[in-house]
Amino acid sequence: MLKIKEDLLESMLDKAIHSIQSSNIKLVSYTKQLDDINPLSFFEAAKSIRGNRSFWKSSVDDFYMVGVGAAFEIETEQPDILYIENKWQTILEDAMIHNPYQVPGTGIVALGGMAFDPYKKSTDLWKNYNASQFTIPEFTLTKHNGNFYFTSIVRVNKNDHAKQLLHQLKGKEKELLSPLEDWPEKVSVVSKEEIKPEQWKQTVQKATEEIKKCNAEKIVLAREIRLQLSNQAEVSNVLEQLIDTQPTSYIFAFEHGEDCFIGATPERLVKLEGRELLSTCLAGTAPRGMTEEEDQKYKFSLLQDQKNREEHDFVVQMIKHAMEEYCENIDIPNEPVILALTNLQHLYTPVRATLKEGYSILNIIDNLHPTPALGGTPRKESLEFIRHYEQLDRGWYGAPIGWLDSNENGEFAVAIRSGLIQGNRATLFAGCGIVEDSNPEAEYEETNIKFLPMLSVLGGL
Ligand SMILES: C=C(O[C@@H]1C=C(C(=O)O)C=C[C@H]1O)C(=O)O
Ligand SMILES: [Mg+2]
Repeated sequence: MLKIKEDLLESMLDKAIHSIQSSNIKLVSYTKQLDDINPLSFFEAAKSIRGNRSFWKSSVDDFYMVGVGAAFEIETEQPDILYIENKWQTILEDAMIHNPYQVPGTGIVALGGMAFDPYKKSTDLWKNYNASQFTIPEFTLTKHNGNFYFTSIVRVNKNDHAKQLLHQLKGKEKELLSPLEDWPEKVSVVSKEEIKPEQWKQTVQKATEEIKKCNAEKIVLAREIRLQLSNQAEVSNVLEQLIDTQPTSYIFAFEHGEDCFIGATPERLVKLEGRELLSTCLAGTAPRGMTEEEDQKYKFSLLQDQKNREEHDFVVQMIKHAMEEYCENIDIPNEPVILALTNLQHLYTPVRATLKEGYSILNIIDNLHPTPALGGTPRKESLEFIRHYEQLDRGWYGAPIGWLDSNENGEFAVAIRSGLIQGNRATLFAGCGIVEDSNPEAEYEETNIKFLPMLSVLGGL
């Protein structure tokens, strides 16, 4: 059976090499089913192809994707998600795809993200992350409903030889699927530096004053802490702990060069399977209680709290309005419920809709981002305030991250509860929605509980 598959792949490669035009990008994609394999082991085995690994675990489904290497990078310094869309469609038009399974996350896939605000001058911190950057991996492992799929993607060139390409693919596949000899150690935090916390609180106060003057309704303000670690953080180990400690969040990692943007976010932006679309309104926060009684007290207080309900409702109204342009059959409950996470709990309103024909998941992202959960409202005024007063290079923090595939499936989340790991250093990010009644000290405490998911897995508690 294996020989037949190799012959098919070799003939696809040969046909692609002989049909390639001078300028176009010719990808050949071949998906096959595998026996059970731990996605983290696959990710760790790919360490030798360091600098281009992506990891994605769904928040609710038993769904994983691991991308290794880069058959092609779609990237732009321009704040233009639709550039990505056009490039993606062009690549798919010329691609040769063998994928008898048609399972989400198989065939040709792209994983990546974008800057929260490409109009804000970026610093050296995010030098390895472009305004928009999506990687089409050389190899993808996909776990979906208990089944495992392995996809090889090759960008062929005119002077390639099919037999040689096949030999190289088989060698890398063998390396990726080989059992691991050891597992990386955990790190610990040697020092923790909060960046200008008092200035952040003053900015919160200024935002409430702007809101009271009706210059905005909500402004999300974020801040950072910088960690010195005991040694170089091993991404596989951090991911393993995030999966263990944040079971109801998306777990993600995007390596670029020596840096890795990693996190555990509860905030779905959009999931598309066929034309069925899910989104999430998430805003309004309370701690978890130390006892069941205290937890229930926090929960009911959050559901009744006017400030948090206002913070949440700005998100619901904006997403509802955004959906009306691109979707039909829109279903959004009138009241939020509680989404309980490991370290905190949120007000949560799910969104269901059907995406109208002619629109893609990137069209939705272009329309939704930034939602008032990460920017504020009105969008223009809140972004201008953030641009001017927030002392932070958000980079990819707070922006859409995720994946899309050649069958119009895809899923994106908002990259919060996250950090940028750079060797033995890490920068963590946390923010919160500022509304008229916000209290700087209370919002500061709210950001402290949002740092916990990443702090705990880096040995900082
Ligand atoms: C901005 C963040 O979280 C966002 C802000 C929230 C709030 O202020 O209540 C809640 C969830 C998120 O939409 C963050 O975690 O960094
Ligand atoms: Mg809040």
